[in-house]
Amino acid sequence: MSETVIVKNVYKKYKMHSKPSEKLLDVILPGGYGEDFYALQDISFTAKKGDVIGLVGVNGSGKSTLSNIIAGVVPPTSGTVETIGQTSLIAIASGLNNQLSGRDNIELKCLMLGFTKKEIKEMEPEIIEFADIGKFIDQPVKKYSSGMKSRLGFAISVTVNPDILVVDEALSVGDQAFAQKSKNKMFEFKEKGKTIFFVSHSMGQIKEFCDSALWLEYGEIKDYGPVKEVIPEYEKFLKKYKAMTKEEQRKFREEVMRKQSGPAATLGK
Ligand SMILES: Nc1ncnc2c1ncn2[C@@H]1O[C@H](COP(=O)(O)OP(=O)(O)OP(=O)(O)O)[C@@H](O)[C@H]1O
Repeated sequence: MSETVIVKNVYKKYKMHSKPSEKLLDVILPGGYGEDFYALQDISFTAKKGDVIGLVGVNGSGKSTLSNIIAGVVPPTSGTVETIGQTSLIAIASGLNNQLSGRDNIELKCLMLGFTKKEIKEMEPEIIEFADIGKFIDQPVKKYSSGMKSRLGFAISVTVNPDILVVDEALSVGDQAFAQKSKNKMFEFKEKGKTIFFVSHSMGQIKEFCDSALWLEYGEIKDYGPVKEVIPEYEKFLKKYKAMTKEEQRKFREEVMRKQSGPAATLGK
């Protein structure tokens, strides 16, 4: 089947700052300021039409960074991401403009996705019905609860009917009825053969919904393959990881990253 997402040698570098003044120096100095930190290192993989891929990894392993890069919200520092088709990111912080009303946000987000005003007017009722936030649709988003924001974000992202969906923990928010409605929509997309990336800390959700899993370990791909093969290994690791003290977890992270720092440092990125 045809490839829809091709990720090649992707690195994402952030600068570490311990004080606001360092952030300022980073902006004004020509070479920037702060120690380099790699949230992603040399990530390469492909996904095909119909693939439903669970992104797993402990906190800070780079799942959100990779989701945002696949969705085109954040650029990689180096490397390339090719997506074939319309990509839509569903995330808790779904990039809504707080000053604008829900209705204006629908228009803005859809315009940014390349829809015409006429197309947006046609999609609007469906989005509003799915979001189910009543009269709040004409209120500024800053007055919304976090649940309402995610409902609106989710409704926009699914109604535009994307080919590639990146879902970052969105299904765990909101009330029971909305969670079920979102879940049904995701299964409908799966049936339609879309490419879906699904970030979750719930192995139950990953096993229920995904066919393959991509396991990130502090910025690198530890494993990528069928859920049945990757998740049991990840669960074994998680059991050990969760039994560690905070200090042991910190040391474990440092040890993994120390082994990784060689290639990134020599690449000079
Ligand atoms: N804008 C940023 N500036 C600096 N560091 C960042 C930035 N965004 C993410 N990071 C760092 O990159 C690493 C990966 O973060 P990311 O949020 O992608 O991980 P994650 O696997 O999604 O974690 P979680 O499960 O906790 O959401 C973390 O160490 C994080 O602190």
